[in-house]
Amino acid sequence: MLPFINPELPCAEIASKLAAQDYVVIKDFLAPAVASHLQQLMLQQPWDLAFSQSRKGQILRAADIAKNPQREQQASAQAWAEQESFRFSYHNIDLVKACIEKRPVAPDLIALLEIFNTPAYHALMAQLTGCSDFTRISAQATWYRPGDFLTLHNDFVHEEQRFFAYVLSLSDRWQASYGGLLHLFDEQGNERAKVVPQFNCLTLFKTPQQHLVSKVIDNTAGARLAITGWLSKPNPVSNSQ
Ligand SMILES: O=C(O)CCC(=O)C(=O)O
Ligand SMILES: [Fe+2]
Repeated sequence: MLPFINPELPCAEIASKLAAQDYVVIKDFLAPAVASHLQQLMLQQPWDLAFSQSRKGQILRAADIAKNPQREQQASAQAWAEQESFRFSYHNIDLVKACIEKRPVAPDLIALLEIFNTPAYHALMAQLTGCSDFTRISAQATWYRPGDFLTLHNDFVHEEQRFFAYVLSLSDRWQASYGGLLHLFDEQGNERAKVVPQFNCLTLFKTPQQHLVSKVIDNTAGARLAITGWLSKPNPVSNSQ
């Protein structure tokens, strides 16, 4: 049915863990060959830099980074140095935009977005989350390189209702001391989990929920790669002025 997914996922156990703790970490999510293939593709793509400036999201496109590599370092360092509480800097490929705008991204990465939006994959996610209210699953590829980070936020946006977030890690040989950990917090602000990136692990968590990605240190062996997105439903456009 879904040949790219590990056929032996303990779905009932995953669903009950997620219901009980609002997050779950699923090991060996994809068929191993698929995970390795995606990782290799990701390592070969040109990457944009997504960063914040006065709370606003900005994108430095890969082509502009190639022309002026210093700008990348500057943008990332400035985002970190700002006074704002919500700040971020990470490398990404927005697969939704890449698909709509026909950007030259590896076709198998775009195919992933399509696969995530098949009825069979939606049914698997509904089984794991106990939620069938979502109508689409978004996807972006991310690479947190040295200096990259994402401060505390809860994934709430006005445009859509996000029921669950997912992070499919494709990081190899990652160690906790490198940073790049996903920290999840409960309603009282207590840390409920610290997820160390692990190859082919899918973290699913309920949203809104406070979380952050700690800053990646300078010398890492391996790349903090992931495919991330949300199980969501667009909100009706408001007509109010
Ligand atoms: O990559 C992660 O671990 C989480 C990313 C995240 O929270 C986000 O993109 O909103
Ligand atoms: Fe998030």
